[in-house]
Amino acid sequence: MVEKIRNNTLYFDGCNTVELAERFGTPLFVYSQTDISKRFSEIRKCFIEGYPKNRVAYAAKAFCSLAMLKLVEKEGMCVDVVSGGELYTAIKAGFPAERIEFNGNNKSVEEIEMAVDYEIGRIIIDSLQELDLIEKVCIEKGKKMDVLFRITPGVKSDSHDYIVTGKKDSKFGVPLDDEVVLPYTKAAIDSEFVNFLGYHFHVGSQLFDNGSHLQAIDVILDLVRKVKDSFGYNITELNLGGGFGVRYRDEERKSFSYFLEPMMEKVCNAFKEIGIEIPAMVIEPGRSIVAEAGLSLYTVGSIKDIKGLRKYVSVDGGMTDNIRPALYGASYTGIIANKAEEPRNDTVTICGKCCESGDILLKDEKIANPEAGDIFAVFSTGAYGYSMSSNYNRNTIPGVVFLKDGEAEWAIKPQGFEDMIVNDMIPDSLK
Ligand SMILES: Cc1ncc(COP(=O)(O)O)c(C=O)c1O
Ligand SMILES: N[C@@H](CCCC[NH3+])C(=O)O
Repeated sequence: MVEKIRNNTLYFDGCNTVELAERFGTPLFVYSQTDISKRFSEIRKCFIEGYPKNRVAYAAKAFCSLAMLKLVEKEGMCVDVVSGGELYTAIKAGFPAERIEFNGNNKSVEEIEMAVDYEIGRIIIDSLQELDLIEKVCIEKGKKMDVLFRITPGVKSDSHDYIVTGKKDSKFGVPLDDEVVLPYTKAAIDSEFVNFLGYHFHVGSQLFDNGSHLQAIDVILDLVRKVKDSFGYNITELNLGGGFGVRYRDEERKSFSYFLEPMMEKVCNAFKEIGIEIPAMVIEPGRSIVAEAGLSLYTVGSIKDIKGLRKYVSVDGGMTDNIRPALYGASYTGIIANKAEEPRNDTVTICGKCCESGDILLKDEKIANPEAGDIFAVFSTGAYGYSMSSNYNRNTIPGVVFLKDGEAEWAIKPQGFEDMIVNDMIPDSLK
């Protein structure tokens, strides 16, 4: 645990969070580098040590910035990007291009050109048109690209409907019907312009049961056998996506090994039985790397006690920096950072400052007696918080500070009003 309570104050990665709020301002995201590195070490132990061909491609969508991707790079990991913007950030962070892998269900020609120009490591093809597009770009540029196909394994996962991706009715992946996936695979195997390595799946996010991953492995292994039998072709790489659940409130987080060890065992056994070399295995964890490493700090403002109904405690951020409660009904927990040891006997609803009744961060949370000026900390906001933030109501996007063993430094400066309007134009017709 990187959070500690000392002298009635919340500390995070050795830093006094109340001092952080004073020094850097609120709202503010702070990230523990120690926690992020610890997650990578956990994965390294059960997935890389003993399997030197395996790779971890951090899913940048969970939180993407120069500092974050620099840290991922220094940890020796790969990165999974899903847009030209994430790819650009990775390159600017100094990521070696061969360690960048490109996912996404509707990559534009420009994005594919960018990937080919930079000579990134892999493109994970998501649709039937994409192979043609990549081939065209490779022909034009005289290059060859390593590719995998993302398949839709047709398995159900137990998570919010918006973040389940492996079921057949999904915008992601190539459908598994033999008459679709096999000719498509053959086209890639025969292509002079791509080097077909294997398959990818991603069953969903925030999962606590390894069942859907294991079912998807069975599906993909079936495909590996069919490809061997039909075309005499040996698959050399499988990508198992991400999806490993984290603790927001009181969920019991499962270890990486709970998910990864049985998957490795299944794959190793099957490849031995098929008679081909164990493939390189890749995972794409996002949330499980950064969620618990992130903390949001807010300043308490107006407090409205509606007698017999509810006490609303407003903070200086909200759905613009954390859309997850409004979008998925996601539940978080938090404390008053400057009253960390005081009894939590007030039940309040922490709301944001947007003109939206649904702008609620925490509902009916027990906290210490709140007063204007208190610093409220929300835990586990490191994934899909900053990365999904918006300028709704023209609120500016908060800054991000990286922490390590008591030291704190800017990782992203807060957006200012001028940054926000920098691309606004007044058309001549209005002058
Ligand atoms: C293809 C792919 N890989 C990886 C991830 C990361 O998932 P998570 O953040 O749940 O680990 C996602 C998002 O769900 C995804 O769509
Ligand atoms: N944004 C989602 C996860 C998206 C998963 C991407 N495939 C969340 O906050 O939970």
